[in-house]
Amino acid sequence: MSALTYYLGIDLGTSAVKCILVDNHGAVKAGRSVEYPLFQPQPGWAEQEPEDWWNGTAVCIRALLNESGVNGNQIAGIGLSGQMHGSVFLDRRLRPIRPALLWCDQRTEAECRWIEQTIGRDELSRLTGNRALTGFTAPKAVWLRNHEPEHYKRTAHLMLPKDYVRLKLTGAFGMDLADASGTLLLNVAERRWSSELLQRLDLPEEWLPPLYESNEVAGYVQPDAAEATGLVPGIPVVAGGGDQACGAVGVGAVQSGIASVALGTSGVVFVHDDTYQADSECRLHTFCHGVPGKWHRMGVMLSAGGSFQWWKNHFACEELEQAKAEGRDVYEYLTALAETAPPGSEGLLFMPYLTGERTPYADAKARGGFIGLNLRHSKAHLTRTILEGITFGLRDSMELIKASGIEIRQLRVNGGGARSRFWRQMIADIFGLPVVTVNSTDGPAYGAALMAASGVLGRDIPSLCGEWIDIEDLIEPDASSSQRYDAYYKIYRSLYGTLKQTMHQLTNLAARP
Ligand SMILES: Nc1ncnc2c1ncn2[C@@H]1O[C@H](COP(=O)(O)OP(=O)(O)O)[C@@H](O)[C@H]1O
Ligand SMILES: O=C(CO)[C@@H](O)[C@H](O)COP(=O)(O)O
Repeated sequence: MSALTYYLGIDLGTSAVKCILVDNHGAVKAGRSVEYPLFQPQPGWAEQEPEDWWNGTAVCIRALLNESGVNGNQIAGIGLSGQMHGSVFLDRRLRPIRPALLWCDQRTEAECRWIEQTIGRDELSRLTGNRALTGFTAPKAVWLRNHEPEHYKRTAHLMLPKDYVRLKLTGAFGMDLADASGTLLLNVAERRWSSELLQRLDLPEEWLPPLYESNEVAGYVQPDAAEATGLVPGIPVVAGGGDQACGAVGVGAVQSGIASVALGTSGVVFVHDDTYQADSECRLHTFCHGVPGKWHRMGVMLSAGGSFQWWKNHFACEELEQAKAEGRDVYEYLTALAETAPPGSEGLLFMPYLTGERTPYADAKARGGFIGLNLRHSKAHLTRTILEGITFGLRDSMELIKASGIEIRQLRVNGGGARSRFWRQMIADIFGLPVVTVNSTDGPAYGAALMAASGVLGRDIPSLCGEWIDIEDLIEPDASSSQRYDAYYKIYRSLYGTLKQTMHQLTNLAARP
C-alpha cells in the first residue's frame, strides 16, 4: 500500500485562521485554529493587522504538524482560502503600511458613490459584472487616496488577505480569479484585470499581482517560511480562492442546481454558473468560480453568524457559564434553548442588519431590531427569532437567485452555523428545499486542500469533488413549518422598506460625537 501524502488547507477567516490536513483519499486527518483580534477604531470600521494573520498562520501550521505527527515532507501541496475583499497595502519593501480594511468595513459609502458617478452604473457593470459596494476593495483604495494621502503615496502593492499569507509563505505575488472578482477591479467576464477601469479610477495596475485559476501553482514554500511553520521548503502552493469559492468547492457546489449556503460571520447563498451571467441590476455578485473557466453568483449578508455571535457575547452570560460548567459549546446550549420556542417565535421577527447589509439592500446604514415583542416572549423566543431572521435574510438572496431563472434542488451548508442540526432543519423549512451536510465540515479549508490536490495531481476539481465528497446528512423540509414560515417571511420582507428611514435616522444620530 502506498504511503499517505497530505494536502494542507489554510482558511484565513475573520475570527481565526483554520488549518486542516487532508490525505490523498480526501479524509481529514487533523485540524487546528488560531484566533486573532479585529479592531473597530470607529463605528462601522473593521480592521486587522496583516502580521497577526501571518503569525497566527505560522503558529497554527506548527501546532497542527506537532499534534498530528505529520512531517512537513509528507505534504504534497498547500491551498489558501480567505476572507474576501480586504485591502492589504504594502510599501516597496513589502511592509504593511496600515492595518487592512476588511470585507465588513463600511467607511467607503462616499467612495462607492463617486465610483458609480464617475463610471456610471451600467458601464461599471459592463466592465466588472458588479456594482460598487462598501466592502469591495477598489473603494478602499480610493478611500486611502482621499483620507490618507501619505499612505497612498507609499503604497507599492495592493493584495487580498490570504495573498499576504501567500507572499510570506512563498515570496511570490499572486491572486486567484475568484477572490480577485471581489476587488471590483477585475473584468469578471474575461478573467483579467480591467485596465480600462483602473485607468478611469486613476489606480495603478502595477499595484496588482498576477492572476491564476484556483488550482494553478502560484509559488513554493521558501526556507524562512519553512522555518517559521515547520513545513519544508519547495512545497507547491496553489492559488486557492476567496472563502466562498473554496467553501463551495469544499461541499461540492460545482454544478448547476446545487447551492452552497455559508453560515460564517457573514451568510452567503452561492450558485454555480457554467457561463458568465451578470445579474442585470447587480443585486447579486457575479464572480469567477474556483472551478477554472466557470463563474458563480451569490448574495451576501453581512451579519449572519455575526448576529448570533453578538447575542451570545452580550446576552448569554448565564448560558455561557452553564455551558462552561457542563463542558458544552455555548452555541449548542443556545440552539437547544431556541428549540423550546415554536416556529415563528410566537409573533416575533428579527432584522439582522447589525453592520448594515449587502444583499438584497446594499445599505451601510441599515440596522437591526426585534419587532413584535410581547410579555410572553422569553430569551428562548428571542434566541429563536435571531436564527429565523438570519435565515429569512438568506432567503432574500435565494429569491433573487430564483427570480433570475436559476433552479436549485439542494442546499449544501458549511461554516460554523452548519454544526447545528436544528438550524439546518430551519433552513430546509424556510427555503422549502433539502439541506445537506457533507463528510467535511471545514468547507473553505477543505476546498483549499482539494484545490491543492487538483493542481498537484493534474485532476479537475469537479471529478475530485465527486471522489472526495460524500453526503453525510440530508434534511427534508417539514411542510407545516414551511407554511408557517412563509407567512412570517412575507412580513419580514416588508420591514426593511417600512423602517429604512428610521434606521438611517438612528445611524446618523449615533454617528454624532
Ligand atoms: N454549534 C453552533 N451552532 C450554531 N451556530 C454556530 C455554532 N458554532 C458556531 N456557530 C456560528 O458560526 C459562526 C462562526 O462561523 P465560522 O465559519 O467559524 O466564521 P468565520 O469564518 O467568519 O470566522 C459563529 O459566529 C456562530 O454564529
Ligand atoms: O464578504 C464576503 C463575501 O463576499 C464574506 O464571505 C467574507 O469573505 C468573509 O466571510 P466569513 O467567512 O468571515 O463569514
